[in-house]
Amino acid sequence: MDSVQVGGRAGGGKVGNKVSDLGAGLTIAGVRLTPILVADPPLLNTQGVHQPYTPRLIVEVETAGGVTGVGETYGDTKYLELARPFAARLEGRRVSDLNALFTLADEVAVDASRVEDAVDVGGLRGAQTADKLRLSVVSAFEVACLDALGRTLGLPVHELLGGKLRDRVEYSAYLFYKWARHPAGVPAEPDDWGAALDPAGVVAQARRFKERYGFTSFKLKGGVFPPEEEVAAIRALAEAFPGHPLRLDPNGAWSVATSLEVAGQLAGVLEYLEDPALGTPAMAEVAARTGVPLATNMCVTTFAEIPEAFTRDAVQVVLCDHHYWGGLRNTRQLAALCRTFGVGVSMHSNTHLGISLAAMTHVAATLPGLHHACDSHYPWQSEDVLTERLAFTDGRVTVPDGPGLGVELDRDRLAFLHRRWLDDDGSLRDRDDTAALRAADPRWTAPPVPRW
Ligand SMILES: O=C([O-])C(=O)C[C@H](O)[C@@H](O)C(=O)[O-]
Ligand SMILES: [Mg+2]
Repeated sequence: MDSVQVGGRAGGGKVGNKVSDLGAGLTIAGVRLTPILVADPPLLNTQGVHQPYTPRLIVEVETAGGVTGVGETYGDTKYLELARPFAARLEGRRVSDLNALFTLADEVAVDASRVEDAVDVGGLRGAQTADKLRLSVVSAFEVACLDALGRTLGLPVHELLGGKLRDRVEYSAYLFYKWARHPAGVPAEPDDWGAALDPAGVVAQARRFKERYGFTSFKLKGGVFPPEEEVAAIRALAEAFPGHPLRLDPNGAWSVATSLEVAGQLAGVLEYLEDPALGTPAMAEVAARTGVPLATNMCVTTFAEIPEAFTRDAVQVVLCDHHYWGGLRNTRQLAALCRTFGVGVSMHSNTHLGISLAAMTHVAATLPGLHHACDSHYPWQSEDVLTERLAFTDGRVTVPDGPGLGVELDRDRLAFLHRRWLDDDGSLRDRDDTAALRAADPRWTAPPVPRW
């Protein structure tokens, strides 16, 4: 496998070497970065449709003690560009030296062209900044270091974070408008979910989620069809699943007036409305005129964005995401700030594999006051890099109690998915949902904001 390797030993070391000095054994002897492409179904959002394959980066950190820890994050080129020089700085440091990860990340230059365009096309996460890019890279290394530390000490990651408060973490079904298959002529893996393009299709998809995984709360990714159609889909869900928490998330596609109109129609039906309008000022305006709680993973995505949003009461629930926020320990700090301001916490997700689901589950297990089911795309991912997939039972994932993250990397799968990345001509290595939709509609461009 010709993935990037920094230092001498990653992938080649023997697990379980005896090291008398525990501290010396924690020293990072090598880092391996493996970009991969994983199958993704044709899920629609306001910008377009998911590509048939999406990039992820798998990070392995190997200690002098011969223990390997794993982490996962976005795999687009702009993240790889930062991950490589960052990895080079890690050799010789300890996996327990977690605070220094942020100082080291600040030393890595971000190319101005990566942040000029202001909006992140793939992650639907608001404005793009150098800090957000760096933190998204740091998060995978922090998780890998915690995994290695936990494996060395024989402790699960949740114990390194102070201990779990629950044995199972609840997730919500992440419903998407969806085509049955990717556009004709585009190589892709088939999926068995079928199409969901109207209220009946959305309800059928929700039923399958419930049957397969036991989810009892549902989030619909909106911003795809005119708001009245999405309101109808939510009403159909409410009728089919009485008493089940429901959320709608158009990723900022609506004006303040449209947001208020929808909030009025769905008051008493929604658990929360997620990012109906783009940016803190617009969210604050909506929040001031509706009793429906507003959630976000777009206007509060860094610590710097908190003061304005919280003092203006623009959001009532923040969707934390350890990838955005720089790892599991920062996620706990975010949750503490939310508690201080009486703001609820939930968890955001976009396409991720089992390493990240394990990390999400460990940190979620440690958060006091987690009263909303977390988001997870995992059920949409038929491919993984683990020897054993994590399972949802009654919509919940059991918190792993094995050392570290409690999951094992499947090296053959990793090599297979990396080969796909190597064989790609570059067109899929950077997620671009707008470009993916153009394969079906050559006239498609990213819609204006607000779209409705
Ligand atoms: O706002 C959200 O929940 C997301 O951005 C989640 C994902 O990015 C989702 O919208 C997607 O992948 O299309
Ligand atoms: Mg969202």
